[in-house]
Amino acid sequence: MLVKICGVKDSAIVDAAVDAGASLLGFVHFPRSPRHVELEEAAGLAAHARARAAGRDGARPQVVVLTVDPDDDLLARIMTTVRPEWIQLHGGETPARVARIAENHDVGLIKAIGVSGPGDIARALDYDGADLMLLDARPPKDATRPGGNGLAFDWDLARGRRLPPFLLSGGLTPENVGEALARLAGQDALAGVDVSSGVESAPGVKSPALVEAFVRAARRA
Ligand SMILES: O=C(O)c1ccccc1NCC(=O)[C@H](O)[C@H](O)COP(=O)(O)O
Repeated sequence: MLVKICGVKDSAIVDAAVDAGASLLGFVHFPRSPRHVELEEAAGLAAHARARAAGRDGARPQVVVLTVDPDDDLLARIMTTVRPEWIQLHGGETPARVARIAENHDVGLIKAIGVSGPGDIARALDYDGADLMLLDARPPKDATRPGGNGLAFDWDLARGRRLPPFLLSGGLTPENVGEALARLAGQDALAGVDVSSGVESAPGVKSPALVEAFVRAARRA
């Protein structure tokens, strides 16, 4: 079970996530987000995470850079500056665009799609180039960002469906992640969970205690 903490902005939260046993740390590179970090900051936080994990037993968390409809130049800069294990594509990237990115870069690709009905779930099967899909709630029409809105979708939409490996995301919290995972029991494609707002005290302000509680609750479930 992968546990991804998304929107990490400072070393205290890196420490909390690493110490709690998170599998993936997400750095959001999207200037309109309250979680935005410059690539140089993300590189520093990634180095900090690797050093913190090296001093501990167990697997080290992998680094994810989240970007929205990146052009080729931005992708190249992400790869050379941060050197992440994963890039998360959280915009309107088409299956062809994702496949092209996969051909050009030696990195795992997470493709996010917004879900509000059964048809959205079916789109997950179109993305052959992605290593992991991320099923998130479709953002409201007036949203200022395509993710990180603290909204859940109907988890039952993913029950019993043929799906590629995916992370469940959108509106998860330490309190509801157990129920979400219970509802999707038997869904073999479920690879893990992802959270951002649910471990924050205010938009963009993560709480070490909530990060720890989320990882614990997800692992217990
Ligand atoms: O978090 C953001 O601010 C963000 C901005 C632009 C694109 C994507 C963004 N977040 C994507 C994530 O992976 C979030 O973890 C995911 O949407 C779940 O968010 P939440 O519902 O707040 O837990």
